[in-house]
Amino acid sequence: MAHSGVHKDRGELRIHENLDELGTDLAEYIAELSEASVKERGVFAIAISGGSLIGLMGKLCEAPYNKTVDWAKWYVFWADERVVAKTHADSNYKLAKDGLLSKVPVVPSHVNSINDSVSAEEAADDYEFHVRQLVKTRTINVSDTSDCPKFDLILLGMGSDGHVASLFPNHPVLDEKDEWVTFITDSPKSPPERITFTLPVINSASNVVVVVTGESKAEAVHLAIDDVGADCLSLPARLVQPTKGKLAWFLDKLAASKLDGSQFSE
Ligand SMILES: O=C1O[C@H](COP(=O)(O)O)[C@@H](O)[C@H](O)[C@H]1O
Repeated sequence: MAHSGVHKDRGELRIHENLDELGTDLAEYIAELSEASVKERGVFAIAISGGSLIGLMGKLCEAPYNKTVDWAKWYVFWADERVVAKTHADSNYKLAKDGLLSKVPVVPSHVNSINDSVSAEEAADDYEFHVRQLVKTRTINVSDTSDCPKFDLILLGMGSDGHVASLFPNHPVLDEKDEWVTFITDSPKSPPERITFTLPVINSASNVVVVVTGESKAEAVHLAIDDVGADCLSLPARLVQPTKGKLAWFLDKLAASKLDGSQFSE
């Protein structure tokens, strides 16, 4: 790893020389969280995103993780989904299935995808209802400070505009406090209709990992992590601030290139 440290209030920073090194570290990190969660709770409730993240998780499909991870204990969810058919190239489910889930022995009934045959509003309601059932049985843990689900791990990517999941800058859903899962029909990034976890759910997780690579995202990484004043306090990635859980940033050198190094300790 090129650099690792803890920012004074933005969590752990893990900066990597290249994508290969990042992928290796990310696979090891997820495998360790899975092992700890299975040991403690008997299951691992993980929510994933779409985009470049899935490719960067690829080493989980290889030795040793394809054999050593207790895949049968994984319950997989989506932090966000696009309202398209599951067979569509834009589907986050399809991306994860093709790139990850079809290559490891996850139990098909533990894959909790979002309904693709109803409206965005209905799909968000359905998904929240489904998550609530799994919180009742404690397949998903519950926060001890709110009634929110406490996922063992939520994995997020970040766009160059600072969006995470389908929470976009200046969008009213950033203020959503009551719903766990909501929908938008006006995404600035195509496709326009999307389902997303809300910030209270993301911030209730035991672990949140944000994975960001590439120079085009360096400015957003700077705004999401460094002390840059009040202007960027509403940047979605900056609003990711787990209440009690752990936040970790997996960056490559290019994405980290505009960070102010003075704010974190080794
Ligand atoms: O639209 C989305 O974008 C973000 C970021 O994607 P990336 O390809 O720039 O890494 C992704 O995390 C989110 O799940 C997806 O719906």
